Amino acid sequence: MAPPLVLDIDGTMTRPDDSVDPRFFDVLPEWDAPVVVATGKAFPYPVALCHFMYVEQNVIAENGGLVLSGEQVSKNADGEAARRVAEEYVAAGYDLGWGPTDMVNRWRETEVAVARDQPLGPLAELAAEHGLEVVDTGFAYHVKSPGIEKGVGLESVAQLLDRDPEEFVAVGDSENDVSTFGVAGESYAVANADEKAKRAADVVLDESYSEATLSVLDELRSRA
Ligand SMILES: O=C(O)COP(=O)(O)O
Ligand SMILES: [Mg+2]
Repeated sequence: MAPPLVLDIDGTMTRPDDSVDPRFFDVLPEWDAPVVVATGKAFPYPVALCHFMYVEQNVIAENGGLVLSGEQVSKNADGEAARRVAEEYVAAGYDLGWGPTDMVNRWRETEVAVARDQPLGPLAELAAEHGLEVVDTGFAYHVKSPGIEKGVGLESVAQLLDRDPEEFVAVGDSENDVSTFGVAGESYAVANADEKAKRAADVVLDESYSEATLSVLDELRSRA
């Protein structure tokens, strides 16, 4: 039996140009165990990804702010404080950095994301004033509650799937995957991962991006 998987999206299922590697559309529907997609992206993105891959919708979105498994959705933060941080950041003359049609935050319920070309210092200061933290995924700054993490989300998805979190094999690329690596039984950081993810992973891969993740899946399959 293949082990259940928990896969990050950006930097892990994607190629260097940010596109999802189409090979997952063949590999994951055939996977012989649950697949959980765990991302910092807003809820509709991973739900749509599962939908179009035609795999069961086991989703951790917004870094654990929203969790979906089977018919059950849990919302683990209200996003109020994060939205206040965003308002104060903008009132201080800064910008969230996504242009007039902000699709990054449009459906975001429990946190706020800011583009990485915007100043981090004042954002981190405002977040701290509201008891929040800023996580840098390499794709965006996420203003979130410290207790909300992908790893906590994995514990609840595992429970709903009647699995032990330790059974999961995790692949990720950034500091928002550190908590997942702490909960899963086996963890891999792709070569393009940041230092925090590399330190937290059981194995740091030589390959990068989706190429690395697909190699892990090949190896797991040959083990099964
Ligand atoms: O939304 C982001 O900033 C990163 O998304 P990821 O967690 O799928 O890598
Ligand atoms: Mg990532």
